[in-house]
Amino acid sequence: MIRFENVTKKYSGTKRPAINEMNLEVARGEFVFLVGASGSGKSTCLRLILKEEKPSKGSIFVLGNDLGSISSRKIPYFRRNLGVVFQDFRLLPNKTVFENVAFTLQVIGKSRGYVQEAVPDVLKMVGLENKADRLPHELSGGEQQRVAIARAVVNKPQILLADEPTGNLDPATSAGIMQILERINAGGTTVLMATHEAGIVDKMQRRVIELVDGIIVRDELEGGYGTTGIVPELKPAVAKGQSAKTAREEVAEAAAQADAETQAHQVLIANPAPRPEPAPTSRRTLPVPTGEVEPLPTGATGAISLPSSGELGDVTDHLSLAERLGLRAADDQPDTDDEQSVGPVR
Ligand SMILES: Nc1ncnc2c1ncn2[C@@H]1O[C@H](COP(=O)(O)OP(=O)(O)OP(=O)(O)O)[C@@H](O)[C@H]1O
Repeated sequence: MIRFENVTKKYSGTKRPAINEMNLEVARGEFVFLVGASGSGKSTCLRLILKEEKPSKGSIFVLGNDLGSISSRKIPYFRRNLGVVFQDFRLLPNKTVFENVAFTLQVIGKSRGYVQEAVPDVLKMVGLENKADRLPHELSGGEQQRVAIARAVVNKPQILLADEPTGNLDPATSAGIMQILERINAGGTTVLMATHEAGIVDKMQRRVIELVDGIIVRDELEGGYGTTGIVPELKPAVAKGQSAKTAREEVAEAAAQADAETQAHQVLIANPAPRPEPAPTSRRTLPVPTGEVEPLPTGATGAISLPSSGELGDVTDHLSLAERLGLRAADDQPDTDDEQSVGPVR
């Protein structure tokens, strides 16, 4: 469903790559946490999947499409199969909850009848059926994020990308958001979530991919937040306690060997016995199911896809809102007007 083949991404003007020779495969229906220190490349990874960034080297395949050969005009159609949720919600401030969610469907030309049916359904799924008429500023942070999730999944995307979706929320609210994401995943949507929240990752025990400087240092099918990036394991694929024990034994063995050699040659050793070379940091490549990737259906529709942080109101100022949301190519004819009322029947 998602495949990275030797992908390197180096931003211009930077010394080291943000993503370095990455190989990755995510199968349909997986729930994957991307973890790692700030700057380790998590967001870059998500932006590459969205084709918001191009790799400097290597190939990326998403839903059967080689992203290197998708034309600019097709990108909005490609993105309709991907839902995106961000830490800062990115709701339209002057639109109600209903209208924020309906907007996704509206710009891809869904009928009013479809909108009237689909939006209440998804608002119910995120527990906001009673707040359809509220404006974003009348909601709590957790509620705003639920609207953002509803907007991202209202069109049933095959993949949901979430970039620190609980980063601005308290633990109890975050737990509610995670329940919603789990439910969405249980419905068949593949979820990739970048996060710093150790508690959430530890609790959910899903696949965890840990990045250090753009390199995958750990890929566990049912993992916790972990610390391999901070404290390298001495032996790969060995339990930590066992690694430490093995290392101690190796040190003792090396010391004994050095002593023996010293005695044999009757040479005074000025320095202590050398420590064994530490093994490289654990890196495990998983036998990921090779589920068939499905080509993008013609005229496929899907959830909203927003530009990366800072882009709104920046270089894309000249584009309409729908274009900025990645829902329509710049030269497409509009399906509907941005401001058309799509609110609930009152
Ligand atoms: N647009 C950009 N131009 C130049 N360098 C960038 C750009 N975006 C990211 N980087 C650099 O790429 C590296 C990876 O950044 P990225 O945002 O992917 O990390 P991250 O793991 O998501 O970090 P965080 O947890 O803080 O969000 C960092 O060194 C960052 O400074």
